[in-house]
Amino acid sequence: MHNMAKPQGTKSPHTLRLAFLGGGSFGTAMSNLAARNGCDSTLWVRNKRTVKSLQKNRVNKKYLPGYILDERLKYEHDLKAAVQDKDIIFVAVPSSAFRETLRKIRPYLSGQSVVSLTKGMEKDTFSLMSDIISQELPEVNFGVMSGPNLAVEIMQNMPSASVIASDSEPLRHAVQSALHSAFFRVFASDDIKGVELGGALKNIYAIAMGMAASYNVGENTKAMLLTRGLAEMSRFGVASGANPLTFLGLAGVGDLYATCSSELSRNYRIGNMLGNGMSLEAAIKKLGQTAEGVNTIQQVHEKATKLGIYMPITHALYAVIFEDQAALGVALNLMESGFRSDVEFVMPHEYSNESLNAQMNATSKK
Ligand SMILES: NC(=O)C1=CN([C@@H]2O[C@H](COP(=O)(O)OP(=O)(O)OC[C@H]3O[C@@H](n4cnc5c(N)ncnc54)[C@H](OP(=O)(O)O)[C@@H]3O)[C@@H](O)[C@H]2O)C=CC1
Ligand SMILES: O=C(CO)COP(=O)(O)O
Repeated sequence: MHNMAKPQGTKSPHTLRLAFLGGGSFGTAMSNLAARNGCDSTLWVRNKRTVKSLQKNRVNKKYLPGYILDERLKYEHDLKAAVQDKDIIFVAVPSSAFRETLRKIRPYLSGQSVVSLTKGMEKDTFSLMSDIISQELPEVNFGVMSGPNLAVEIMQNMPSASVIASDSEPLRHAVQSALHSAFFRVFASDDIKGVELGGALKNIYAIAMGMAASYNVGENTKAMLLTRGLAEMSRFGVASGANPLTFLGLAGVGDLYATCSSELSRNYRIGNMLGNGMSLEAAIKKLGQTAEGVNTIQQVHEKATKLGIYMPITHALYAVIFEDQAALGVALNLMESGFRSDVEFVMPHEYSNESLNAQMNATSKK
């Protein structure tokens, strides 16, 4: 393995050699985007029969039925063949499979860069995907990509945008060259933690919003949930070393908005099914696809409790989903909780509580 200053080779963007690991909806959509852009794009799928079916039909029948894939996209079942001699390896497997996938590709690395497309946290360790890359592939040049990117809309050529975050300017540029098109803009960032946390944390609030929708809440309530969710995200981000301003970008409020407003989001759908009375097990089974938010709620609830980070919506969701508390009672408690500042980076909430308490005491003494 080499510590690369820039992605392997000095070829023009259109001959970049890319591997996409994970045959779900996102790996498929992104590898298709790259193939359509003229890159040498290979999708690695663990199931041999799926590879045969993709080669024959050019359709991912399980995860993206009805969408014909670009004829230049290649499919591979052999991991070594998929990743060797590539410039960039994009990893789009669920967070639960991320570490094992990196371990499997490690013997075949000889200078490739790695970009995570995964939006989650590892169970029990609270590792983000960038942490796992640093631990498992310490010498590899890496980045993370995240943004409002519902896979189905990308397949439908709906104009979309995303963010590549990396410390390596050449890698950021290579990813922009590979994926940027008239339908898909790729913006750059060097706040890896912020971009990654944006993609992971918004899944919590997508579940909350799906649940709220099952109670037919109004637009005021949705707006409150979304913006107070954003406040939690940036608070947690700052405690984790991210730049809070990143949450104002595509990977923060952008992705939060997309996933909180669309039934295309699997996390939103899980929340909606739970709100309609289905058990968590039944909802996950019915979905049949990845919903990272279920694990993320547990991870963030635990971490925020341990570190004393104020995350009332996350704790409330945890209580409803994992402690069987009644959703309406929990929501009422949330509404009745104490005075807070709106944007605590503008007015720290300790100050707002203090001054409000002083005002109230003064009023009650009159
Ligand atoms: N879909 C979307 O719109 C977006 C998804 N993402 C993120 O991308 C990641 C992947 O999600 P998505 O593609 O949607 O997931 P899907 O549920 O659509 O598919 C999951 C894929 O991962 C494969 N897989 C599961 N476990 C393993 C493993 N141990 N080794 C190898 N492959 C495995 C599955 O294979 P099999 O079918 O054989 O089980 C399947 O191909 C998630 O973190 C998600 O948050 C990010 C942006 C958008
Ligand atoms: O991250 C996504 C869109 O940006 C996809 O969200 P879901 O995983 O909830 O489908």
